[in-house]
Amino acid sequence: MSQQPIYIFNTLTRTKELFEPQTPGFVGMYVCGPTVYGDAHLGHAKSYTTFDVVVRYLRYLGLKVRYVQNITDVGHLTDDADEGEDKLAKQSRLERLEPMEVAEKYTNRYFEDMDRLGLLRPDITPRASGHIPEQIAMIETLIAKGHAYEANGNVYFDVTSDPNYGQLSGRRLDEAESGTRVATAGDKRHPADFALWKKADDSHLMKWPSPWGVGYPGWHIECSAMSTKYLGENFDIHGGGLENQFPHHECEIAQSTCAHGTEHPHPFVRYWMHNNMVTLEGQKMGKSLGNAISLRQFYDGSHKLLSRAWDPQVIRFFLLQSHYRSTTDFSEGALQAAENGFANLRTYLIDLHKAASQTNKTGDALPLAEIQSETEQAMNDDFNTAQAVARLFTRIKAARAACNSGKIPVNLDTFLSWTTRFLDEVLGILPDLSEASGSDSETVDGLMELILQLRREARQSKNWAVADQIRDKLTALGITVKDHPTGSSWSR
Ligand SMILES: Nc1ncnc2c1ncn2[C@@H]1O[C@H](COP(=O)(O)OP(=O)(O)OP(=O)(O)O)[C@@H](O)[C@H]1O
Ligand SMILES: [Zn+2]
Repeated sequence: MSQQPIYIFNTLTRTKELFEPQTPGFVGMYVCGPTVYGDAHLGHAKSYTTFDVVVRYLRYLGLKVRYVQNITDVGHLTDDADEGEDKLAKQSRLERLEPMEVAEKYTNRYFEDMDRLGLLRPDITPRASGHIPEQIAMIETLIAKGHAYEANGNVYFDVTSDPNYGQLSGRRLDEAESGTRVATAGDKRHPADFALWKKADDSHLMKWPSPWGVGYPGWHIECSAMSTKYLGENFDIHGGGLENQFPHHECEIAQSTCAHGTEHPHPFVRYWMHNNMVTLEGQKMGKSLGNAISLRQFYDGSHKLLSRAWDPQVIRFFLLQSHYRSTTDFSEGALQAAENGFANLRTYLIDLHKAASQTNKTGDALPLAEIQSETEQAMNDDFNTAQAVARLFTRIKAARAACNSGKIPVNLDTFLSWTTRFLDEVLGILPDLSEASGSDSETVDGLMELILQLRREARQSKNWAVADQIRDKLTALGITVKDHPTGSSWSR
């Protein structure tokens, strides 16, 4: 286990900073979850795989991590400037479902897709719609402290009341003022003011009573309210995609610091981490941009840009081969290269396992401490998975070359046990090493079908002795045969 310092690139300061958890030994981490109105795509996979590896690595180092990732099921509008329709409401119209049905459907599908990608489930998955009272309470605090105002049933955050507004994105208010993109909409006092609560008209499906009338929360307030509820007013790491830096995270900081006060040593979040984008021909991949390839389409090869299905583990391997702060431009060629690399990794590991079962291990010892340290160093340097994977790969390849030349390292067993643990526990890319397990089980299934068929025929011709003999022999082999009115089944 590494005793070395970890450095995290903090978007807030644009530098790599020494990671010091607020409470030694414990880490609170919040990551913006998906807006559940469609299937997760490769861009989401990059974002959530990035933070999955962060959690896994910190746990590997012995830290206790509480990982909170929300589900946005209300309030995310099709337009960032507080205009447009709610993304979920729009989808519910298209699919003729209740908005909550849409949310449930895509939440379930999201987890299924991420499970296949080997992502650990968050410790808490709060839904925005399940935390309306917390959001209302926070808005009330902001109004009481003079940071928000009500106008015609809407509540807006007053950006001019926060001298630090713009600290994350580097945007200045005078720029927003002169910008033409966001005209001051109706009730807003300043074009950069953003909605905390929106008034709902009669046709609106998701709405709640509030001190300002019936309405629904703005998108940003959910993350401030839910992160505070589960991680406290100050916590260690907040993650999300780069495009969330503005407006979403800028607004989160404004809401949380203004509601809770800025006098804390580390207001709100200590380290802001942002993953870069998955692009397709240089363009951000996005549901709303219409160029998304969903994970499901990768898994079954059904998208027109794909020539075939792709193994989820290969996708994960592909994503981890670039640093999370680099863009990942998707092409099938790049995925093919990752598949080849992953297949090589598997072959090397299978060979190493075979070599490990031999008794004549007389080759030079592998420098395990050095190998561990260089791999951990890569991870300590802002979670550089690309380098960690490359270093491990080189070491595994070299160990295999030593074995092939008849010099099986004396410490091959400990080397294998650590590398497989790291690949599995931290990177989540340990290939399936059961060499012929797939075909073996297919053969057993085929043989059992044949045996049960022969037994059926024996029973049909009332040859009970043979039928019983077959069953008893199978029982002796640990296979139980059960007879039903419609046939027989087996288990072991
Ligand atoms: N192409 C991408 N590459 C990397 N991360 C992405 C990409 N697209 C979205 N993300 C990240 O995934 C997370 C969830 O995104 P969310 O579901 O809110 O996206 P969305 O805006 O609804 O959909 P989209 O961006 O696909 O139109 C966010 O942190 C977001 O930054
Ligand atoms: Zn968020």
